[in-house]
Amino acid sequence: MGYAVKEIFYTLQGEGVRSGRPAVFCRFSGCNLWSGREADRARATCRFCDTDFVGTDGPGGGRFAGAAALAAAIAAQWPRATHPKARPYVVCTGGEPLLQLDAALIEALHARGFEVAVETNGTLPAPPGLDWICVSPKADAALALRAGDELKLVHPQAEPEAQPERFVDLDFAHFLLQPLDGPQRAAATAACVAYCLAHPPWRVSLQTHKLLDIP
Ligand SMILES: C[S@@+](CC[C@H](N)C(=O)[O-])C[C@H]1O[C@@H](n2cnc3c(N)ncnc32)[C@H](O)[C@@H]1O
Ligand SMILES: Nc1nc2[nH]cc(C(=O)O)c2c(=O)[nH]1
Ligand code: SF4
Ligand SMILES: [Mg+2]
Repeated sequence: MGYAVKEIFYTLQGEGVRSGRPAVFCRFSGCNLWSGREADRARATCRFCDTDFVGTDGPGGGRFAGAAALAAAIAAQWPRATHPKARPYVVCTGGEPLLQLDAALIEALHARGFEVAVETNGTLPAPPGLDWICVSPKADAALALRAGDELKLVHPQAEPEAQPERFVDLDFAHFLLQPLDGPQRAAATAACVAYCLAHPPWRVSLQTHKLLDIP
């Protein structure tokens, strides 16, 4: 099957418990919770997205005919000479990566030595073989993925279905609140700090790539 990819870039994971780790990011085109057009934002399920995932015109983006071709493009971004302790790492994101990411691509990436992570809104089932699953629930969207490695909730969200209490009993190893970026970011950050201090399974996830001014 083919893949539509907005961009592929090498940077540091900015978010979550693995923040700071070098990773190739593969940003798939398209999302099931927003069209990506500003005109549709106000009536989308997910209305605060900070990302352009429309089309295939970003750096390293394009249409890839199959898993081998996309895995080769991802591997080409990993630095050549690294230490054996530095396992190649790819973060599949989007848009919503689980609209496209499949077992064939995960196998092709594993064959090239990659550890494979996903950043997903959790509304779609995941293919087998993923090494790290980060679920970031949105508004009242129903969750298909109720287990994984980290649950990273953008906070605060207006909907009662998107409060931290709804998720803390799910089967994740880590629970994080990430301040909602936008005009109210300072207030959102204060709300995340206060909530985590009062509810210790939760910890704060900052979008450190924005602080570092890297992609
Ligand atoms: C652009 S999304 C792509 C992956 C997937 N569709 C998802 O929502 O998890 C990547 C990450 O950015 C987070 N995010 C998006 N917009 C944000 C914002 N305005 N403030 C903070 N985090 C945001 C998402 O919650 C998600 O964890
Ligand atoms: N550096 C960096 N880290 C990230 N972690 C999750 C991201 C995403 O957009 O999925 C992201 C991103 O866009 N950049
Ligand atoms: S689900 Fe993810 S990619 Fe889709 S609009 Fe929301 S934050 Fe953006
Ligand atoms: Mg991002």
